[in-house]
Amino acid sequence: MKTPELKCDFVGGAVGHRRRFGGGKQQDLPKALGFRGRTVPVIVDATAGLGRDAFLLASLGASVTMIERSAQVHQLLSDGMRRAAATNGELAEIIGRMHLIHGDARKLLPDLAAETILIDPMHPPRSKSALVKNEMRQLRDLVGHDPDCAELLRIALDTASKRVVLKWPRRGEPIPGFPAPSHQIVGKSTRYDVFMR
Ligand SMILES: C[S@@+](CC[C@H](N)C(=O)[O-])C[C@H]1O[C@@H](n2cnc3c(N)ncnc32)[C@H](O)[C@@H]1O
Repeated sequence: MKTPELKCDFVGGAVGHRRRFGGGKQQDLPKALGFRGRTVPVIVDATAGLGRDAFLLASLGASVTMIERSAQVHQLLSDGMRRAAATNGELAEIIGRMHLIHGDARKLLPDLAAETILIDPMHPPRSKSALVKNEMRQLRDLVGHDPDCAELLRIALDTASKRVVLKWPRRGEPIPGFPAPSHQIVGKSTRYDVFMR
């Protein structure tokens, strides 16, 4: 079977389904980022990728500045945002809360005065690599691994005024050289390490 082309789709598929039926603010990602009652965080997503996390957060009302350094991924994301915004008013409103920047977050974060930063680097290779979802494998083929993620975490911790959230494999070793997170939210395959500032 031919592998489907990598694309960014906020209208149908898993992302659209998650927006409609995913459990809203009770999901691990918004909880980790500090959605509580009527509190809606202002977020910088330092590793935008295909924008799924940012889209979920924006659909819950957050303003999300997204940074992506790969020119190809940035283009896919920008096309996906344009298509979604043209689909209907509801999606246009969500996309209106997403602000995409092309560049390296390590360079850009110090000038952004971010409150809350999300970091979701390409995760280290797993032994059970067949389990890695097709889409993630395609993304990894495009951008490789993110061996500089410790430097990104260090800069995020130095610049965020409220919190930094590291999205990491549930059983992944902590990135060496950092203090323990303030708390963790542990899901089926993913955990969120939350560093309060
Ligand atoms: C695992 S993906 C993120 C997936 C994303 N959370 C989503 O929901 O679609 C990691 C992405 O971060 C990007 N990235 C990694 N380090 C970066 C950096 N320092 N600055 C900007 N983008 C970065 C990679 O190019 C890759 O596209």
